[in-house]
Amino acid sequence: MQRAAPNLTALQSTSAAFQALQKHHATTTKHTLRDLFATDDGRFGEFSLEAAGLFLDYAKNTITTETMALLCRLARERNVEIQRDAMFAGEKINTTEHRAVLHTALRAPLKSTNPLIVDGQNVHADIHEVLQQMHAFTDAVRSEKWRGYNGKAITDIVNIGIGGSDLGPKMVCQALRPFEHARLTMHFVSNVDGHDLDAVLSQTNPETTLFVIASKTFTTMETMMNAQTARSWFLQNAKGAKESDLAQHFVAVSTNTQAVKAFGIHPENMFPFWDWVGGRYSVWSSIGLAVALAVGFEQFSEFLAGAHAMDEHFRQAPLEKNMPVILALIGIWQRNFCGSSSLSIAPYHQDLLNFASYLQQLEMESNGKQVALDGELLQIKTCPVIWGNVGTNGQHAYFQLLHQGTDITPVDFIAALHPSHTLPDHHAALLANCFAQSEAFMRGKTADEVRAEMQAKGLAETEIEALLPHRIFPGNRPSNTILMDKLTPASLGALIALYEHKTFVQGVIWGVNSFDQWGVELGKVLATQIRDELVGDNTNAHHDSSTNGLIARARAALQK
Ligand SMILES: O=P(O)(O)OC[C@H]1O[C@](O)(CO)[C@@H](O)[C@@H]1O
Repeated sequence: MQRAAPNLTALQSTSAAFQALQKHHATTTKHTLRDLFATDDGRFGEFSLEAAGLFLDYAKNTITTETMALLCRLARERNVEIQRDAMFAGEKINTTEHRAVLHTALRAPLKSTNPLIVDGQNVHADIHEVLQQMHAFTDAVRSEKWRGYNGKAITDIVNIGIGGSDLGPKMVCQALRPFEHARLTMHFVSNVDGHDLDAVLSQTNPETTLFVIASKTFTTMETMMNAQTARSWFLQNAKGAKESDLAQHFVAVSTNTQAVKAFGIHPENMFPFWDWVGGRYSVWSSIGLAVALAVGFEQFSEFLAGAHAMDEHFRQAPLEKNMPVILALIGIWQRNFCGSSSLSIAPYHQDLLNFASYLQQLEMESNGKQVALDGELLQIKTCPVIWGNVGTNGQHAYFQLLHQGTDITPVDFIAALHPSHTLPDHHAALLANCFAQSEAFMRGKTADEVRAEMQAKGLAETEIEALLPHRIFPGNRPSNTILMDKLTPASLGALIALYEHKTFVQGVIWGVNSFDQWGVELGKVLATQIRDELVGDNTNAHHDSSTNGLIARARAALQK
């Protein structure tokens, strides 16, 4: 029988596993990464693994066999396996919102699924029904069976959504650009800043544009405002269009049927999903409609299958050989024992341009928490700041700080062994840079090496001594490298699922609820109030003097 997951408690620095790791950390600082590589030829073999088409090299971290054993002990002490099984089984592990967490069910294969019952509903049956609806619709749009109100084929798809209803589909469409339908141009509008929508509307023809209004709640202020503006734009600019023509140009993706109806979208044109899909975990649901439109349903299914392969690995592999668990534990080591406060994501693949932004929401909205699920204030650090950009661009911007700055920032390098283009020479140059950076972070360059180099160039001794401190690289800077054969729907699915499960494992270890986001509420409430003060009659603002002053200036400007 399934064991119920225990409620998560705060990770205590007094726990036996935590203390053992702290003690161990004090001994590891004696050895640099350079020493560890110099004294052990088998390091790469020991600290690397393959799963679901991905390869992870984590040898360039300040870890030893003992470190990994102690980290796995911590994971067991924190019940990672029990919590994982509870998530897959549909237990309501999101206890602050009383919800199951079942994004993994969205990518389970069609044939092999047994019923999975949540609140009396077989979620597998629901999922498959919506997948069929998505299949039929995306085929129709791509094959020109679905056309605009005056018979023209759709040429532009505009996804209007924000957060998880934008970052996932946008990142995936960009990453799978080579698979995109030639006729369809994808656009993503998220910001309430009218410049965002304006930039898209000014390039599109209302007669051939399809809007996908994507919002789990269908109440998010930004999305609702953009959707209303797009609706008015359509009615004003599509020649001879009537209200009833909106049906050919507006579809919705949401859990909120009532609000979708109230907006004027026909229920047949609504693609539902469910409260057990968190926004930042929703690209596998109908929120992925833009992806399926862009790359076709077959490729979308491949994307789901790639994620499912990682799910199976996560469910079955022992902790010691479990890629998401290892990635999570390395992160815990860096954050809680080595003291790093951020993690830089460096995809050496231009098509993963939006991957760091996607991970920002995934990890920071999930684990940017200060209390454990039982309400206790955490005494240890949780999620680091996630940031980054594609290589090689980052090298010419912020890598200086990563090499010689005063903070040690771990880096996740991500690369594909084969490119999706056919241009000669570029790919070897790209991979060379990727591997060179992780080697440079690890090795650094000592004073003796710098001196010898400058002497060989014939520099005067005085100049050598003056330049020496500036040209030393401390090294001993950690990184992971994740390789895939090629960026495909399946490898991308596996990559995203890897980070989802990494995030989950870290949340369990810290003891936080990775599936709520109460921290975004306060600003939303204040914004609604301030908007009334900016454009309405309510001038009786009771804010601090700074906020009052800013409101007064903006109100005056808006009224001119
Ligand atoms: O899909 P919705 O309901 O519009 O929400 C968008 C985003 O807003 C958030 O709730 C945060 O404000 C995210 O978690 C979510 O992805």
